[in-house]
Amino acid sequence: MASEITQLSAIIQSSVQDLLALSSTNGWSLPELNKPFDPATQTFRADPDGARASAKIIAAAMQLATTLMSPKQSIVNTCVQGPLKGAALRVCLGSHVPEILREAGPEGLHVKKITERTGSRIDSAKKIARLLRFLANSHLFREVKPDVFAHTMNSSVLDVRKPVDEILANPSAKHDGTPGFVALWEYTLDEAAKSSSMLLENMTDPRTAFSDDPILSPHQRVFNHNLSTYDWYELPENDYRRRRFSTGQTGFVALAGSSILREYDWNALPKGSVVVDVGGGFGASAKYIAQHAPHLQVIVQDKQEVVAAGRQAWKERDLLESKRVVFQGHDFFTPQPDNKAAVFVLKNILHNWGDSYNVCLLKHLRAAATPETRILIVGAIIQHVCPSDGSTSDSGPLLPTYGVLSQAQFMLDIMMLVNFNAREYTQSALAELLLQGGWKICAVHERDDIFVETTGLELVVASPI
Ligand SMILES: C[S@@+](CC[C@H](N)C(=O)[O-])C[C@H]1O[C@@H](n2cnc3c(N)ncnc32)[C@H](O)[C@@H]1O
Repeated sequence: MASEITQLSAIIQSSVQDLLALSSTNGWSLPELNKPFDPATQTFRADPDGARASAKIIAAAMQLATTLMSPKQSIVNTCVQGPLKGAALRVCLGSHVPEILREAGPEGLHVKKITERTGSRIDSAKKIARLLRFLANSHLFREVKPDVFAHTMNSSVLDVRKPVDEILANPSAKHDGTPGFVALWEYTLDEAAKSSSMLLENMTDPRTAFSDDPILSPHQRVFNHNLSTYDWYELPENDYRRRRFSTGQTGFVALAGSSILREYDWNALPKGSVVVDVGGGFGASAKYIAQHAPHLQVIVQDKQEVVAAGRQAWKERDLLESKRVVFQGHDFFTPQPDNKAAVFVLKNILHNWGDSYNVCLLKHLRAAATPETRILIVGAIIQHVCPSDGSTSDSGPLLPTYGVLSQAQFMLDIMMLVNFNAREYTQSALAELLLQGGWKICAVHERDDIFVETTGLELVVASPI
């Protein structure tokens, strides 16, 4: 039996050859770390074979490096340095270094000039140099000459792509109208990082340890308030954070997409059947369903203020006029209106609430259901980091989750814990929750390909018990 190091190195070698052969056949150009991000170098990710080969290289190379590092190096690299590195990046984002370096071009900029351009928010070029050097050692920015920094492929993606002067003139609007990824990362480095620093205290204080009350999460402890996180955003002093969170959510919804809804057989529903998108936000799923199944009526339920804004922003006015799409104000912790729903959609809802809240919501849906009603739960399903049936893995020496490739789901789960006292569910935990609410799982549609880079949503269908 070959050693683990030999097996990992064989996976890397054969997958590199596969990737190079595919790129030469298909004419792909591959990424270069020291150049700004170029979407043309990412074509291989959209091809299932290219994505699979690169995923195997990444998982095996990370595992090989982890095997060969000393345990101390590995612990520092994977975890211990995280808060400090996150803090370094947060300063760079908060002082617009990615945008300043884009305007400076490939030659880069001396830290003194970077500091001048930050609008004097950062008082010391020497401090900025130390932060950038820390990040450059992980290929996030590069030091082209002593104290002169430029972008790498990865750091260039941190740029919101607005002129620096525009950002400095109206910093609160920095993320407005952007795709939302930078907003999401900055939110994580700020609110989630600060909240996570108090997780141990929250989990050991008897006042909070056994509660799933959303106003007893680490977020309230750290930011010293007793409001739900959503209500806290409405305070005038949180204007920037509210706008950033809202843009970040748009980015998350775009990343997670509605396409998994195609797995459900909408055409099997009789004409005129009603689909209720519970907590449907601005109607992204409703739009998908209305366009793919014109014989159905879709009701988007959310809080009054959200549906009012969603109705106003909705572009396909004919769908509203014909009532094929209806916005309905409704609090999902109260009894359901009599909509005679054939299907309830719960997309990215259960992960915002603790179990007792979700059971309450599910019971209200159960009370309004007929025996034929189904719930579609769309969200991340957390994998166990071992083969699902407890047998040996068919991924060889690699983790069945492919390690770093599936990291986002675990991060999201802990983010829900620290910010909302909530969770992402494993399939068995979800089955248990549904049972308490009067439902059982009748089908699970996993996302097509774990190698394709998305946050990864699954579709679970539940029927009444
Ligand atoms: C994470 S978003 C998901 C939105 C949408 N389902 C999607 O996937 O794009 C959660 C939604 O739940 C809504 N929400 C929160 N509390 C609610 C309540 N008590 N009743 C109805 N909707 C609520 C929020 O306004 C928000 O639109």
